[in-house]
Amino acid sequence: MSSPRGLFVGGNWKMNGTLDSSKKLIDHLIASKLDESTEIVVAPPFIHLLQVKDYLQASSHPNIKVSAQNAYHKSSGAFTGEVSVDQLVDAQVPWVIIGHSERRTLFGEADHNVAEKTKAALEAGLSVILCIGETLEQREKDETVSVVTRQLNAVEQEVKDWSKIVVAYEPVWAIGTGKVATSQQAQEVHSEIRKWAASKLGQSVANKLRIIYGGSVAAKNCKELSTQADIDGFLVGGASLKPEFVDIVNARL
Ligand SMILES: O=C(CO)COP(=O)(O)O
Repeated sequence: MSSPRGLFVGGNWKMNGTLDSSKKLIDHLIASKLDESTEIVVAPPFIHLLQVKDYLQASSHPNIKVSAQNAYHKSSGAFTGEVSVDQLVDAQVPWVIIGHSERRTLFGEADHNVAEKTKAALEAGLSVILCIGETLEQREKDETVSVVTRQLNAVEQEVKDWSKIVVAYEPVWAIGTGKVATSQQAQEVHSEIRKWAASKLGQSVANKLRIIYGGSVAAKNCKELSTQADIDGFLVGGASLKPEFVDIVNARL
């Protein structure tokens, strides 16, 4: 039984591409037949974000929105190299990814940073793709549920309204490794996340909360993952840079 919520598919382009290749990716996407019930969000690097947004707007493709891959929680000031949540709103970028494991591991973002960024993004009016997930070591020590619960609790302390949050469960060991979680492994954790949401935020919020999976999602594994009751879509890295992204958008067709 697949999830009753509509499919949400995000493409996290990470630090890849050129102005030209970004345009080509969008060209391919808008020329393809896409499941109209899938909500699609693409997250180009900051340097390409506005070009991609303008290009999508010119194509008047209503189902594809843009996202930033990160943002800073202060509105303005002496924060060299950062882009604020308010600047994203000003530039009409509707989504932001927060707490990606690469930000957590490579750039030292702790749970409290992720929480304050999520709070600021929502207060500014953005929608948030909130990333959580355990490392291989944590999974082997059977700590998966306690790690994701800790990550969610940190945000819940700051944020009470979760209606504009999509939770992306991305096990770190599955990111960029080709080692996808089995649909059963992913479903187990997604179901725990929904139980967490029911207990902290209430059953009706939990029923509506979109919980998407990320980590080596590809055309060949997305269909089975998308049949699971608590998997509402995907956050795609590598495959979002390839034509197969279209197959992932169409996973439920
Ligand atoms: O990190 C990811 C998406 O945010 C997943 O990356 P891959 O799909 O390349 O494993």
